[in-house]
Amino acid sequence: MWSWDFATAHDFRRGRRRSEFAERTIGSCRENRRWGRGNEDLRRFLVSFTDDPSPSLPFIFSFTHHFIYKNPNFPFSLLLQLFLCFEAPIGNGIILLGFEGSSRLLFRQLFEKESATYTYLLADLAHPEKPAVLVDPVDKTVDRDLSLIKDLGLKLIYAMNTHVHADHVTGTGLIKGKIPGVKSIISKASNSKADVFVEAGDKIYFGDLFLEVRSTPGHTVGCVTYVTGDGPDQPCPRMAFTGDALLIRGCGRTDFQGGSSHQLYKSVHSQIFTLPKDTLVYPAHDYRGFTVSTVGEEMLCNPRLTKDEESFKAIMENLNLPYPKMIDVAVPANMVCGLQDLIGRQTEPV
Ligand SMILES: N[C@@H](CCC(=O)N[C@@H](CSS)C(=O)NCC(=O)O)C(=O)O
Repeated sequence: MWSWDFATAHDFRRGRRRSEFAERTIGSCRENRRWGRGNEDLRRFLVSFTDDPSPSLPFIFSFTHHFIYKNPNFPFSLLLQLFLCFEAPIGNGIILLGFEGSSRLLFRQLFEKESATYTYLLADLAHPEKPAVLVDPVDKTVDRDLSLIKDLGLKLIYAMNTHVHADHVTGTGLIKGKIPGVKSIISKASNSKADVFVEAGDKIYFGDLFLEVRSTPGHTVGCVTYVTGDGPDQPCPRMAFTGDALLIRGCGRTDFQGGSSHQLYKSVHSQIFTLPKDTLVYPAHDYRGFTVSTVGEEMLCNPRLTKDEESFKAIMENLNLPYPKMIDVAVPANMVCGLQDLIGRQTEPV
């Protein structure tokens, strides 16, 4: 027995949130049908698709629109339910193509509370070796991170930094000492020590997934943002690891390490705000308990970066933040990627 939705194309065009339609419609479907994992992916797809149509599926969107305009009183949800019920095998087959990358990606957001730093673990689960990368590991939480990697049966291949941090020592050096073979990555522009130097446009592969490098200086000269790949087998929506360039409702300070508010403004607007609006924003820090945002959300709500450049510069000049407590220890250590050669020799392999 189906439960019908009273939403019509007319309501739909009058501005009701399209994701609401998808959520409620599929909610009613879920009550009436067995709802497997594939359909959960389908639900996620429809919610994001109806809010921000995916360019990979224009035919579904144009078909729906065409049908609605031809039949303005036909309940939209009925149309969607019909599509789901009678075309499910075909629909799933087509739609889930776009989700292959999401189901193969293992993703964990990890937190180090003293410096309020996020470390990110990403791995390609579909690859036989389950290769993994850590973005912005912290020395104090290396053992936790490596034991998680071991528990999950992953093979860590890269320990990478978004920039030379000033508030904590990177875990990269310790990791290299504990797992020989792991390579450290940082931007060439950072002028610091690492095994691999990256610059704008480079792709860092782990299995068949990759992170694209975007140059986002301004907080420091060598800041980069790592963005999950753009392609049919890559995670959807995309994910941007913004380091300290873009924080949730904030941004990195620009008063040391070659910082420049002019550069930061340009970096965020040209390299991050040009990503699809549903791109998930994962910063290197949060001081208020936020975990994730989206490009669209920050473009609307970021109290600094929604301003014009002159107002932004004025805000940045008047932050009056005390220097990070560990700056004198952290910057020299991070310039050699966390004393990788010295510390590495003193630690036990995991
Ligand atoms: N109190 C902390 C440092 C806080 C701080 O300055 N954070 C930096 C990023 S780490 S260098 C920053 O850019 N903050 C921007 C902001 O608006 O808060 C410490 O002593 O470590």
